[in-house]
Amino acid sequence: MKRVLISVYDKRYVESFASELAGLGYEIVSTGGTLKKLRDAGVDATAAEDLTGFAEMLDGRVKTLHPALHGGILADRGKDVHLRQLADNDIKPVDMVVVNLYPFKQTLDQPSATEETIIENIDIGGPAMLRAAAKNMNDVTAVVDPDDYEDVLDAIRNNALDRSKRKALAAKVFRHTAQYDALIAGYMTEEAFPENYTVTYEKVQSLRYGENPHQQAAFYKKPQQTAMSLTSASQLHGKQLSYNNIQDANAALAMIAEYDYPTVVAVKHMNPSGIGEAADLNDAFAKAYDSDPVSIFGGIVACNRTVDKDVAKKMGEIFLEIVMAPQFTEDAIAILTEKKNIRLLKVDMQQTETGSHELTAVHGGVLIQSGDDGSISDKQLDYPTEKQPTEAQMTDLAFAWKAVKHVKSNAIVLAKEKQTLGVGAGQMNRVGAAEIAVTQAGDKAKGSVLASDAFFPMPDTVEAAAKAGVTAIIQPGGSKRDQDSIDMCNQYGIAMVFTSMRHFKH
Ligand SMILES: NC(=O)c1ncn([C@@H]2O[C@H](COP(=O)(O)O)[C@@H](O)[C@H]2O)c1NC=O
Repeated sequence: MKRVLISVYDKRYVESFASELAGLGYEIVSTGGTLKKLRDAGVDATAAEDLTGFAEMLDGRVKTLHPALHGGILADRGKDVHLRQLADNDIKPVDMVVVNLYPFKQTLDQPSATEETIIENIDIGGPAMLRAAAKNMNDVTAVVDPDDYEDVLDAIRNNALDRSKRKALAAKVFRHTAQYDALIAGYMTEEAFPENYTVTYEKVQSLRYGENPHQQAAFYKKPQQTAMSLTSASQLHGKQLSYNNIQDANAALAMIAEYDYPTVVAVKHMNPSGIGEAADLNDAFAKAYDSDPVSIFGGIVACNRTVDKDVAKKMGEIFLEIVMAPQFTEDAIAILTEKKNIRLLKVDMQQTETGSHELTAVHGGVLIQSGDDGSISDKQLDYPTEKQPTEAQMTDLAFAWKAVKHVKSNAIVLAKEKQTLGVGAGQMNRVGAAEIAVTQAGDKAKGSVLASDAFFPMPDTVEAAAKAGVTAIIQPGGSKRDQDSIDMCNQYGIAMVFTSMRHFKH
């Protein structure tokens, strides 16, 4: 008779699984709570402690850690000496281990959980049994996921519980215990960048392809995610998000998080094509649209207020890939869902993520940095020019500064009255980015302000801006040749503000 050891925290379906196994000729061995559940359901099972000769001790910290069980799991059936040692010690082989673990992650997620409770929810005996069974996958089946019970039963019934099936189940065990340990390590680790950087993600969905159709891709989430994110957004309408959609939508969320007043951000290829802030969302959308009526076509739009009928009507006039908002009114949904190809995402924007790490794959490794959470305070600002910015200019400079932070470097943004007018993104020289922004703004550049993500190595950007009619500039400062730019500002009567903070985004 085969033997299965069942010890589960998540007791979903365990009675029916055990009962089916018993019917298929398995002798069941089980622990405390699991055993009770099985016996209450009328499933015959042997207590693990009857085999070990030890009652559970230390509040359950030790219940299955015993050679009578681990010997049965780990013995290599191909080795006579192992089988002899089992026989000498009156130990019966265990053929299947069904274990799932104390809920460490769920405990961490509880805001009220004490350190003591969290530590008690680190399972020791469970991973030991699972890892033992998975290591011995030549002969032993390891089942960690209740969703696999049916599949395992089918395999037994069809004589298909073979090595490849056991190997797949074993790999699942090691992925599971690795994630379990990664979460524990994350909880205990104080350093930002320890000697081993252990990350773990859970699959949200497979994607049809990556950035290009010949690339494979999938979307994963952090096991613990409470802040604003696409992984917790609800899709109200439209096709599955693509890889590029997710990248762009993620960039749009980062941008919209900068703004407190009603704002609309339109994104193309992870850069803002237009950002508008106004007293209501309707006007904010009009501004974002007018910023660049060409590029918004097929773009991704994020709003930080409820999308109502009026805004939806305007949005419905053009083709948008995605609209994101904290809420949509019923009539807005009715209008927008008339469009088959639009995707509507409801995103909780209450809490934004801080203190996160950004990971960028490089050949043979990964670069890790803290996210660009930096924002400027009035105290760190410096006003080096003869002309000082007016209050209205300061408002627009602050608006443009938030925008330029999210533009690919070298980045220049022109703005006026809380509307971007020109965005120069991803240029290999700064004056080139400025020329693009100025050209895009056209006549509207007159009286606008300019934001630059990094300092001016030369005064040429100031000169280009001045000739276009820019009246105020915000930039980090810190170049050896700052004075040249200051002189150029003074020559044209431009007010310049130094932030002492750079926002490179490569
Ligand atoms: N310490 C041990 O020897 C031990 N053996 C099994 N467990 C865990 O105890 C749980 C099941 O306990 P029960 O059957 O009493 O509800 C499972 O999550 C299992 O992983 C153990 N607990 C924790 O470390």
